[in-house]
Amino acid sequence: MEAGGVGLALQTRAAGFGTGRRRGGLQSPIVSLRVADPAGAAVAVRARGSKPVAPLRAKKSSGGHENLHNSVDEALLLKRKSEEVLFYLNGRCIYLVGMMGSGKSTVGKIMSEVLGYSFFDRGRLTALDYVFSDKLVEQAVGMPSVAQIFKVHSEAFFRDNESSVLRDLSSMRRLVVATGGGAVIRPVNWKYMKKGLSVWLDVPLDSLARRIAKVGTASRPLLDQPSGDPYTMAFSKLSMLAEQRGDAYANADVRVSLEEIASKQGHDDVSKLTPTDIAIESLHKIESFVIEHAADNVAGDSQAESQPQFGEHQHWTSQQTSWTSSVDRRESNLCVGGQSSFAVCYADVSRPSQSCEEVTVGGAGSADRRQDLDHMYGWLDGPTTAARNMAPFYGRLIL
Ligand SMILES: Nc1ncnc2c1ncn2[C@@H]1O[C@H](COP(=O)(O)OP(=O)(O)O)[C@@H](O)[C@H]1O
Ligand SMILES: O=C(O)C1=C[C@@H](OP(=O)(O)O)[C@@H](O)[C@H](O)C1
Repeated sequence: MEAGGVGLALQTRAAGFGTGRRRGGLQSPIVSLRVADPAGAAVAVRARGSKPVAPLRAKKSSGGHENLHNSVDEALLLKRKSEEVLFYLNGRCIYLVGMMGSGKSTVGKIMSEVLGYSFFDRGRLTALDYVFSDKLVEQAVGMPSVAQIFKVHSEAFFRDNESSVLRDLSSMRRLVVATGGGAVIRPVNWKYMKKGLSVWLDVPLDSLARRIAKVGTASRPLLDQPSGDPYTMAFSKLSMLAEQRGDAYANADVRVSLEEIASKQGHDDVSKLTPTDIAIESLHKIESFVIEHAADNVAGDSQAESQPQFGEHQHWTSQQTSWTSSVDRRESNLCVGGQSSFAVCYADVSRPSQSCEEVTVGGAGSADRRQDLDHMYGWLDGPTTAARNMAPFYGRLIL
């Protein structure tokens, strides 16, 4: 049974704007990315003349996972792929699933950052780059670690709360969620995760055991053993869990096999792969999946950006200067009835993600359409001049 609402204090603030289904109509997000070139010097890779932001950690390869990517080429490939995928994703969340240590958090962070996905943690009043469902369970329960939740309560209690967290997340958009390794075992969690796209990071048990032996098992109660060789103990427990979980991971929309990537790249060992390699492959697979299932998405995708139900639909970009008059022109449409929403989104040049304010005009719960309109005009005029470090990014009006 699921725990009754854990009261996640979360709210997505960055709405998705990749709404056009035609490529020509899409405004690429303004995001910049800093990487290190092979010699280790910082290089700013920028799209559309935006200012550089904090560098992604990047070191020249020495075989360790701390190398997010091996080269500028790899970072550029990641960036380019993310821009393409953003278009197809249409604001849908990405759920990473896989065994403990498969790299869900590490790869999730990269994907979230490069896609410009983020969420606003109202409890802490901060925007975070990605969502780690274990962390949200800890917050919801009010305990500092998953290990402690298992110890003081039980695994079942943890699983109930994990389901509640996934349920709450399933109504949000533009998130990359690194789930806990066991999230796949409850069918109800799939109902939640299927609102977005799920990606299984399929990593050989031997590599998982090596990674976990390296960092220790204290934070992973299912692997924590009082004695014995850490690699052997982790390997044996992970093998057991993999067997118990059977095909649960294969429910994911997309499988990213590290063995396959390594073989494509001519490596005999998955340990040569950087998290960026894995993120790029994940984005490739997501893109193929979405293209392949495009017809289903139009019909039944509850997380895709809603298309206008009636009237017209238009995007405004920062390059266009006539947007306010366009809005005025449409005021009569607003009075005809139905719900209209306007969102203005700003690329905060001090960080890679965007922030967004959304105003709904005349929707359910709206007492005064006129007041809504005034609010909307306030947003049109206000933030461009008010917020110094925010560059106008994107506007949208659906009538
Ligand atoms: N591609 C990789 N190569 C080597 N080590 C990795 C790789 N990805 C992640 N790691 C390391 O493995 C450990 C587990 O990764 P993590 O992202 O926390 O996995 P998960 O969230 O799936 O449990 C971490 O110490 C991380 O630094
Ligand atoms: O596989 C599992 O059952 C678990 C995986 C852990 O998350 P990670 O996959 O991030 O280690 C955490 O949710 C909990 O310890 C249970």
